[in-house]
Amino acid sequence: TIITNDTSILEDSSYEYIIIGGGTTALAVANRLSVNHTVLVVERGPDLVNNEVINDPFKFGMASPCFLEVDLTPQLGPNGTKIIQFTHGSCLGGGSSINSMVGSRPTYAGMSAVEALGNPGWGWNDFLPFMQKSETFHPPNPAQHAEGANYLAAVHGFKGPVGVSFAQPFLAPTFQNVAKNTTHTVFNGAMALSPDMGDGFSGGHYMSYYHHIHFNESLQVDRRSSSAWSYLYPQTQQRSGLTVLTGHLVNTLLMSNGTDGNITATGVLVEPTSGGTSLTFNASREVVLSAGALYSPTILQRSGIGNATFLQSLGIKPILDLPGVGANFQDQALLTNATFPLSPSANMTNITANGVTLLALVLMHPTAIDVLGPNGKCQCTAIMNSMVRNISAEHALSVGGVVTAEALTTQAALTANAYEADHPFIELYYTPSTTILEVWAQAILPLSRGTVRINTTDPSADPVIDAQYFSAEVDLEVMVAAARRISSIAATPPFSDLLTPTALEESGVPQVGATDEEVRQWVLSTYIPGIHAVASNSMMTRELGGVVSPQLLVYGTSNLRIADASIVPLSVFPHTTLGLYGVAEKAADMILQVAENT
Ligand SMILES: Cc1cc2nc3c(=O)[nH]c(=O)nc-3n(C[C@H](O)[C@H](O)[C@H](O)COP(=O)(O)OP(=O)(O)OC[C@H]3O[C@@H](n4cnc5c(N)ncnc54)[C@H](O)[C@@H]3O)c2cc1C
Repeated sequence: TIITNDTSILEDSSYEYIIIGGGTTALAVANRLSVNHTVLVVERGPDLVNNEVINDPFKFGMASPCFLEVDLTPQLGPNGTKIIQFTHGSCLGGGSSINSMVGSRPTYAGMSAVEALGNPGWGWNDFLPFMQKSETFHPPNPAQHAEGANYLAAVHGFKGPVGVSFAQPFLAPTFQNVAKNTTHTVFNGAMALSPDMGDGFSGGHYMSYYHHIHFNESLQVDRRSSSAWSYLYPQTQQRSGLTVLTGHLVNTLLMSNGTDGNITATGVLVEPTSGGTSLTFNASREVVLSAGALYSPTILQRSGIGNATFLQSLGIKPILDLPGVGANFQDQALLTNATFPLSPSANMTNITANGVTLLALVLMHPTAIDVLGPNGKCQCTAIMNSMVRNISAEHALSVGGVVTAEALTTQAALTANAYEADHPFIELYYTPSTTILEVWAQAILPLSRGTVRINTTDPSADPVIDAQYFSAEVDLEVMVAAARRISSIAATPPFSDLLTPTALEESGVPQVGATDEEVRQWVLSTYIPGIHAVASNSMMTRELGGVVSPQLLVYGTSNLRIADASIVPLSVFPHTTLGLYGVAEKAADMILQVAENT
């Protein structure tokens, strides 16, 4: 494999495939295609192969040249609006090089909803083999198993490039038990210990979960299983047909009119990220757009693919009128500001494993009944109907980022169906640290829809991102319910026994008996982006505002595909990465099938 930021050493300007972006999904697609084909990957960021902040999983969250932030447009806040930042990864491996490595997969109910948006072949049973293909799962060792880590061999892969494991050593045994016993009490025993959170079955469970980490036998340490370390760097993954150009960004696509009436992508216009002369590279077979949910729509828009009226307002000649480009954007709001001081008498060593810890050790996936119902009982169908299913057309349009009211009402009905099939309603996770314990909460299936748009044709400019958190009222109510569960956890033994007596008051988290309005204000003042951006080029029917077909082809083109988080039409991947490797493997499989027949 050639990895370089120097175009002068490249012998070719023509490749069979060009992949835009060198991030999570991109490198997996590149790896599979380059076994028998020539492939060029163009990545805007650097190659940080030896950067220990990236490689050492225990350094996640620390600053590295891969870690970038962009201000969102003002979002709903406690007294109007507030400014919050969206983080993203820009280097080889993209988000997988800086993320928190929390492993979780979509559910059966979630993938049924994706399939019902006009995507045959994307249900759970069809999708599972691709997630398995990407993975080498490391079963828990006997000590981990004794602490509650478990797995079902039938749903895992054992030969793929991405190492997935429970952390070694399995951290904080005392804390594992505290989390499990507290969960049992707070949810009145309704939540079961899951045999495996990746088995596709829906919510109502909790478990110590796995990370995108693998244990490196020769170094005898945990390493981050980023996309780069899984699919690109290892000796076994070297490919003579693969060229990876870093430090260069794709400005626009090169296109021509195909004989079949569709647009043909013929290559890309590229420029050095630091500025300089533009170059063109040609693709004889396909162009694959994998610049992520924030940037893939911007490349389409600069190239004349998007809402024609909007493009004209920027002086861009529309090539394809696809109003869904940059619309339907979703992110899960996240509550992280629930940090509780540890009591000095708590056994720190057992809780924090000597201060070395990873984000979230026990993950809970309560269902709507678990969250909304006092004592685990509620009129959930009635609540779902009034909150989600009966969203009015007027309200749907006022929500903002959708192309038509029907696009949102259809997605709302599928969301309600999924909840009724016990899809997780929220995710809660316990995280220990040296002096505090944290409980985080995130919405999983938001109804709010935002937009990603360019406001200039300058390719180095950040996009204008409006996530529109809580523009659908139901999303705020879900987070209020989640915040109430955080308060209960902090007040319930054995979790509360580990805290200082005034921990809940000091934390600022609403008291157990707080009014709805008090909890709402706390949510609005403390929420941040969940950084699980999806759906800005949704895979769904063109009528609903879809951008790609189930084959991931951009509508109206014959060989321009998108493979990244932007195609996932609903936030059904509680954490995106493991599902995105499945998307990458499926995309590569579909592309190679076409190549075999031509
Ligand atoms: C801080 C953080 C924590 C997270 N934690 C978790 C977690 O714990 N678990 C989990 O599953 N997920 C997590 N995620 C989410 C997950 O990492 C992302 O959803 C995922 O990496 C997105 O993959 P992608 O392939 O769509 O895009 P990316 O991995 O973002 O790749 C896109 C690439 O395209 C490049 N690019 C952009 N524009 C251009 C251009 N014009 N030309 C060339 N290249 C371009 C970018 O530099 C980037 O490298 C987290 C994300 C972040 C940022």
